[in-house]
Amino acid sequence: MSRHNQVGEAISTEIDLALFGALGDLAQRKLFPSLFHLEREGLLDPATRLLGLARQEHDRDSFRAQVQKTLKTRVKAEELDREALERFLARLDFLQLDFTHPEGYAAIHEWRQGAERPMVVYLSVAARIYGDICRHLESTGCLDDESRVVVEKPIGYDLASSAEINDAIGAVFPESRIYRIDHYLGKETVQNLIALRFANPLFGTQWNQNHISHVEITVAEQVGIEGRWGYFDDAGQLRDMVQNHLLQLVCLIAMDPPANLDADAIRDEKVKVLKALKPFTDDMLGRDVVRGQYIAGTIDGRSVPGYLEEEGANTESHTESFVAMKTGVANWRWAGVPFYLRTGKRMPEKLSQIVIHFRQQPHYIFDPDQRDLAANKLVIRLQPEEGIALEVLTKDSGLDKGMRLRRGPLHLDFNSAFPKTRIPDAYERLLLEVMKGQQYLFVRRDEVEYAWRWCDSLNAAWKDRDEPPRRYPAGSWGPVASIAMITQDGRSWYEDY
Ligand SMILES: NC(=O)C1=CN([C@@H]2O[C@H](COP(=O)(O)OP(=O)(O)OC[C@H]3O[C@@H](n4cnc5c(N)ncnc54)[C@H](OP(=O)(O)O)[C@@H]3O)[C@@H](O)[C@H]2O)C=CC1
Ligand SMILES: O=C1O[C@H](COP(=O)(O)O)[C@@H](O)[C@H](O)[C@H]1O
Repeated sequence: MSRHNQVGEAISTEIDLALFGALGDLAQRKLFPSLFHLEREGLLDPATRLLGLARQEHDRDSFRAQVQKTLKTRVKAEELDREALERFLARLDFLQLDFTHPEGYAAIHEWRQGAERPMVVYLSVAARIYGDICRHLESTGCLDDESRVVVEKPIGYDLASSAEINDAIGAVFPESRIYRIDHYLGKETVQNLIALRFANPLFGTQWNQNHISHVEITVAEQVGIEGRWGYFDDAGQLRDMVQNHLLQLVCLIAMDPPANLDADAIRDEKVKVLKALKPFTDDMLGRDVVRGQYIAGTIDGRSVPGYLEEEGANTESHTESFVAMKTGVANWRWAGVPFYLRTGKRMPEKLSQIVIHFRQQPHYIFDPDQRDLAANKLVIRLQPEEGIALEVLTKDSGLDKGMRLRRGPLHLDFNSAFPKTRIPDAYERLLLEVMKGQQYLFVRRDEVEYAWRWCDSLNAAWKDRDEPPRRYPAGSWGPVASIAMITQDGRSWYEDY
């Protein structure tokens, strides 16, 4: 079966998918439901096969039963189409394996016997064992010149550890067959950033420091640690969210137009942004960066524990669950334009949005009291309700209003504008792109490494200071210092939509 690439050319999607970590959290919560949706939408090639690998004991039937159970809880009942489910389960096979030992990999080789389609190896396991798995696959002859590997974030803990992991993967797979996931790149509205910026001349001409005063990115999560204390407490919100998702958003906002939609054309431009990010120094800490950790509070009327009371918690931990910062991209396009970023767990709502604040008119002729109102804002809502709103100023209606201004949105709500289209989960799109062998939504090694270099500068400055994070109650928008950080510049976090 063939599909199309991003410029409409036909492309085959027939693969064998070997999913390492098939019984883990990500595989069960995201990957199998996404693969099922691809099945339901007729996007899985009829010949494609799926092999689950895990160390728990299962045979093919009990694994299929486990996946069916997962789908029942993760897919809406009306979408769990019976025929699609049967087709999907029939594709599944299972192998019990300890990934870190080469014994047992011969069974993968056997599974592949005679198959002519490419094998895609998805590593849904901790990054520290990526190298072992790649080596064992190679030494047991499971790979060929078409095999691809998909790896999850975070790759490493800092630049040095990420280089080690990337070296280990790169010793087996060439960069052109490594697919590094950042699931934000698969989100519909994140993709729309590329369309919005590069298909609309209106924005193309305004997208620089002459017309934009500042940029705001908020990625607020309502969830806490969700049983992932062991992982999260080593990482913290900077490594978990900023190093990857928020920096990818910064790249898509700040990059220059790529020459075309090829993976490397896009990634070359993103790397230029990452290289131009202002590094952090000690004197910026108190002023431009705020770290926070949640204490017990209330979300949607429900009491929730503090970070240090979560399951498995270490009561001494100074790990941040919130971070806000002011940074910038030091180049001609963005000179003098602050980028304010904030992200945290246990905030009042799940909300990811980018706000582009345009500059005011050079000469203002309306009511002096309304001067602060008089600037356009472009609000790009990534989740939960995907949409784009452009705030414009019009005359307030009524005979007695004179030339008073009124602010209102030109609003594109994706769900109501395109009501018949289901907005797919990010993983559906990313899995489909891997099947097609298209890399433009995946992160190249140098992107990961420049992002780490920048985060490492901040972590080093934090380490020197050795200050505990500021507390914020669960259900609030973070420490008050994060509000002060932006108000000291005469601005505020955007709240309307
Ligand atoms: N979960 C999430 O929401 C997200 C996860 N990620 C990334 O995805 C990857 C997977 O994460 P997640 O699913 O949460 O992790 P889990 O620990 O839930 O899943 C990993 C699975 O791999 C198995 N495994 C680990 N080591 C071995 C081994 N030596 N041999 C055989 N099986 C092994 C584990 O088995 P066992 O249970 O027996 O230990 C487990 O089932 C990680 O890289 C993570 O950083 C990225 C973004 C979000
Ligand atoms: O990668 C991760 O992302 C999730 C947030 O993803 P979203 O799609 O729900 O916005 C985050 O909760 C998790 O800690 C992190 O590892």
